[in-house]
Amino acid sequence: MNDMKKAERERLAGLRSGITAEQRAAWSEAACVHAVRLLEKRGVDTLMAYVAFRSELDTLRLLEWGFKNGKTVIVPRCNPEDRSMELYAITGLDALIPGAYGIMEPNPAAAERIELRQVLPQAVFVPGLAFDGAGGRLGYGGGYYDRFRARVEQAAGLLDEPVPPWIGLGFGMQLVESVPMEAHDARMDAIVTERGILITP
Ligand SMILES: Nc1nc2c(c(=O)[nH]1)N(C=O)[C@@H](CNc1ccc(C(=O)N[C@@H](CCC(=O)O)C(=O)O)cc1)CN2
Ligand SMILES: Nc1ncnc2c1ncn2[C@@H]1O[C@H](COP(=O)(O)OP(=O)(O)OP(=O)(O)O)[C@@H](O)[C@H]1O
Repeated sequence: MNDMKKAERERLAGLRSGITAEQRAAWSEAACVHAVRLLEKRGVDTLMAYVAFRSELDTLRLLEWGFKNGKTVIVPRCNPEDRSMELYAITGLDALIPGAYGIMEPNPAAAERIELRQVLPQAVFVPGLAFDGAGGRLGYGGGYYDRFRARVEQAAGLLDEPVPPWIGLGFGMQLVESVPMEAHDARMDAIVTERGILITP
């Protein structure tokens, strides 16, 4: 299984890094428009999103929509020691600094720490190398979002709130026939690409 995942990671990372900067910008903007439409339809006012690194789909337009419309925009900060993520609310991109793996992450000195048992995001945008039609996802292999999912489920139970939708965000070319999945892998409830919104079964 690990070899299968590793080979798929390399293949998809290669494919994604082949997208030109112009194409990436256009597809990212189109996908963010679909993502905003989904949030507006659901009346979301607290969202969590990643900040793109390497050749990931750029969430800039989504974050900006949140800032402009008074949404609580939550961005994770990862801790490689235990592969956990801490959450921070930010009100602008100036609160970001390079963190682990070179990912732009909230500067703890410039952002507000969010505890899940106080504020649960109403939608979680998840990065990935590949997704499939059944909500399968292939990440970089840290297990960050799978571990985080367990914490969200626990907090949702405590707060008596629904578990927020897990929304994969990626390019259409990252949609594959089938992603190798294991029992601990959290499934996406929806996948958003430049082509539109795919609600998974
Ligand atoms: N923008 C963004 N933020 C994110 C994620 C993400 O995928 N995208 N993550 C999603 O979980 C977490 C970070 N996960 C990461 C896991 C591994 C590597 C990494 O560099 N891995 C090496 C291979 C390591 C090895 O196998 O030895 C590599 O890819 O070269 C980077 C980030 C949290 N934040
Ligand atoms: N809930 C969890 N608790 C503890 N360990 C976990 C959990 N979920 C996954 N792991 C471990 O994390 C490692 C990586 O998992 P996996 O290959 O599914 O990562 P990924 O989903 O591709 O990564 P990421 O979410 O960081 O992009 C595996 O060794 C797995 O056992």
